[in-house]
Amino acid sequence: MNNNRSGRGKNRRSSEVKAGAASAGAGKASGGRLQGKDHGAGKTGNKQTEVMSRTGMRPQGEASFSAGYGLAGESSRRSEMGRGEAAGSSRSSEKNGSGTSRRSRGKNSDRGSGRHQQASRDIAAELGLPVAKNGETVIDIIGMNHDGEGVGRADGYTLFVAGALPGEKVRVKVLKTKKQYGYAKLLEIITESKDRVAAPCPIYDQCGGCQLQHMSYEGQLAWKRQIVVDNLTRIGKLNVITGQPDYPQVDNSAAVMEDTHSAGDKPVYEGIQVLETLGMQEPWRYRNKAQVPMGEIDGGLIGGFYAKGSHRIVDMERCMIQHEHNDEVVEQVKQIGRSVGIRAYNEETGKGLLRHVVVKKAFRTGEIMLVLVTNGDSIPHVEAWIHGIREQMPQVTSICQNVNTKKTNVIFGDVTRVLWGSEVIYDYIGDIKFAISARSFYQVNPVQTEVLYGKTVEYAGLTGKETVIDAYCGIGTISLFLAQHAEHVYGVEIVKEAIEDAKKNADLNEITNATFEAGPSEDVIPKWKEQGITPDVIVVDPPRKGCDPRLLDTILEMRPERVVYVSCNPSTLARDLRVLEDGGFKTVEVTPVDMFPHTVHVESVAVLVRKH
Ligand SMILES: C[S@@+](CC[C@H](N)C(=O)[O-])C[C@H]1O[C@@H](n2cnc3c(N)ncnc32)[C@H](O)[C@@H]1O
Repeated sequence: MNNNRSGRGKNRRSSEVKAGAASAGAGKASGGRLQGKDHGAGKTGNKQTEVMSRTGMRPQGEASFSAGYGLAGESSRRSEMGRGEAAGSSRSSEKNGSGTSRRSRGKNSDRGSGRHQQASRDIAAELGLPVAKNGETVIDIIGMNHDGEGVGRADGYTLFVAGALPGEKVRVKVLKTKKQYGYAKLLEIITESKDRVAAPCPIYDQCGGCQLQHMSYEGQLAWKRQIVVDNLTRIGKLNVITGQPDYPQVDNSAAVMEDTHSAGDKPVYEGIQVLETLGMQEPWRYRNKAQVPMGEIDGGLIGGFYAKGSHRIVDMERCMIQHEHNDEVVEQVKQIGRSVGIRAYNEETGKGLLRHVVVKKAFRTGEIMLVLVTNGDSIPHVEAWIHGIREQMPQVTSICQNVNTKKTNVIFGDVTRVLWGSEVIYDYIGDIKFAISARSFYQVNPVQTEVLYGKTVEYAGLTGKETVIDAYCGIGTISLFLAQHAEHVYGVEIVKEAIEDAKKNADLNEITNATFEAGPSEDVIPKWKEQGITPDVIVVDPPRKGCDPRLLDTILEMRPERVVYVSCNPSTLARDLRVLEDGGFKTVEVTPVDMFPHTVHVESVAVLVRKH
């Protein structure tokens, strides 16, 4: 663990101040740590046209409240709205009484729905809202919620605006109003964020797989760190060191001050260090797995993604976050399928054969597995398919079929058979070799997985003598990493098949100091406690809902020296850290790791030590 706080230097602190400013309204976040240069696309040319097309194609979703503005928590949002704080420029914008901009009034009347407009305004007035549906207004974007939508205020009323970035002044049209918040469409960017870039992907507007391509990669990293900070302070009520000691941030200055003591002339702030997000040197083409739904246009096979908000399949040739080889294999499958007249599965009729094409690429060994998910056993012209794929893509070492005849959105069925080649492909994370089968879970960003696990091992602070428990261990990836540095590792996971894989992977690597058990962590770990297992370190990597309360109780009872918490959801991380803090642990450091560039997913790893 890096305890050298004083040595982290001014640069880091000043970037923290900048990042802090993002949520406070300046939105000029920067300073996420790139492990190399910024590969974000160049600045946009015609912003307005781009934005119009973009928002026109992206229906507004219901934003969940849990992460607020990149400022966390429903209660915090409520209280902020309760203050009726008008952080935006809407007050100074050209408004009439209804919150509709003067500039837009003529436009609205063009739409010929004067009576509806009046009705909307009447409803808004009755509810005391400063904006009405279909009204236009100018607002400042003061943050970004966890769906990647800009958050603005119109006279204290919160509006979510897809495509808008923190720090921008924008003209919007109100699409939907609720009592406490509404949704608006971005019409024009009046003042542009320095983080705005032109999304390089030509299908970004339609696809929905990425949400942040219109933001520089540096900006994304800073935003992800800020999401973690906001959750820790607002949900976890934790002291996060956000600024330089001389200039504590307004947000939690009271908390920081409480925890301050003097070291000579200089004040020393004790609290949690949230390090800069560990980003990718090359944040494109990072996914090792493609799962492509198949459809038809004019009887010809297509495959790509579901258009946003529908089950209509849009054909796609290239995905910029997918490994090129995966794109190529899918393209070959489509071409051969078309030439031999294969029909795609139709969800409505339940007819047709090919449902999904799944491709897995082992980055380190180069091996590729192709899985054809079919609605039925027999594949016409299967030999032509195998021959064509092998000829075009010699890196393919495994071709499998998975049969799924159920009317379901679940991709895989129960039966998998090998059509040609090997049953598994092999890949490495660090020095550990993994066998990956058609159904087995494997992290999709292998480069960043190594970064995440490396941080986890660093935080575990192992010397080789420790007993470690790895809760929610999946196929034992973290456990096997830890086993190289510990005396013994116990891994527990609820999915039986994953535990089978974990055992096989331990054998494959001749790792004999790891024990795996299937079952709920909250049941198995108390049982281990009864059996006298006393861990020095407990690692948890729960799903989005966080740790089961019974597991947290057991951790408090077992009193390990350290807890390392790997999290894919900052709000449940913050909630659980609060429980552990109240039970006698101290959170020391948190590092966000960017596992999914250009998406809103925020992964982080935290280390806690037991208070003596
Ligand atoms: C975020 S994944 C972590 C997997 C693994 N640590 C890795 O890095 O690949 C969470 C895992 O927890 C498992 N899980 C969910 N609920 C569980 C429970 N109550 N007890 C044990 N495992 C559980 C899931 O099946 C999943 O494999």
